[in-house]
Amino acid sequence: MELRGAAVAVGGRTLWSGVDLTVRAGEFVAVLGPNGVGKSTLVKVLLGLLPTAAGEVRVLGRAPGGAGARIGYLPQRRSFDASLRIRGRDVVRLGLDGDRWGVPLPFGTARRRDRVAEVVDLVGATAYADRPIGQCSGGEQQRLLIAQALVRRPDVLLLDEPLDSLDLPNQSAVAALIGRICHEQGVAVVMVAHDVNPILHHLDRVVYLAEGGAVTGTPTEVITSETLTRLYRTPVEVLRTGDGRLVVVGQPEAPSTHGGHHAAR
Ligand SMILES: Nc1ncnc2c1ncn2[C@@H]1O[C@H](COP(=O)(O)OP(=O)(O)OP(=O)(O)O)[C@@H](O)[C@H]1O
Repeated sequence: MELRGAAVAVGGRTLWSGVDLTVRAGEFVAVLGPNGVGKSTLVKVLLGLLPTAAGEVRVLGRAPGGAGARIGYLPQRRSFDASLRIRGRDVVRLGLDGDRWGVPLPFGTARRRDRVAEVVDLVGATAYADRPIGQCSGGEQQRLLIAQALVRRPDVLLLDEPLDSLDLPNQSAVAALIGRICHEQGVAVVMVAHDVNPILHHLDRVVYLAEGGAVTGTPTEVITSETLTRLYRTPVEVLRTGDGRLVVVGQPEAPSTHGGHHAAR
């Protein structure tokens, strides 16, 4: 994926501009920034769902939207009703059936079943994949949804806050899973996150978005008091706790949003 001088506007308002970012095969990049700054919007641009207002964007060598099944996408948290009877395994199979992207793969029934079993195993969900998804825990549901996004062996994986609403052990387990898929299988991963800590040790680079600007680099280059103060034009302090977690203090909220997160906890 490649963005060069990219800018995006929604409802006549420029959310961010001047974004330069390259994500190669096997690289894991996080999109960070305050609520409402346009992190999900960046994923929508990569999917080809929103046009850029300036600059150039290429995904797998084409204009966004042209790469179909080679892109796996996990939208922002969906929850399943506890009474939903569809099995986890069938939710994964939906990723093969062409309801999401492009046309169905010419897979026979046995090959489809094998591929679903393989990817369910990859995410460690075999033990509960035959349970109704509504009866799976949040972490189990999230693993099954990641399996759904992976079932067509995508080259690019776009994940919108996949750790949201998971408890801490599940956050680190799912983060490690995504890191492994990225680095071992050579998938290019872009993940929107409002907390960098669970993924910090798996990341190659981060892009920090701000109103009108962005900074890209390794976490140690970007998540510093100096860089974030310059980006947000207001004093921002980055503290490192004894166990290596980063706390960002003073990061402003994006305009037109209220409440939410002041810190990358
Ligand atoms: N189609 C649209 N028309 C007008 N405004 C929009 C549209 N889509 C998104 N926005 C606005 O653009 C801003 C960025 O939205 P986006 O969802 O990308 O933010 P985000 O950084 O992912 O936020 P969060 O961390 O809260 O998920 C928000 O203020 C949102 O209300």
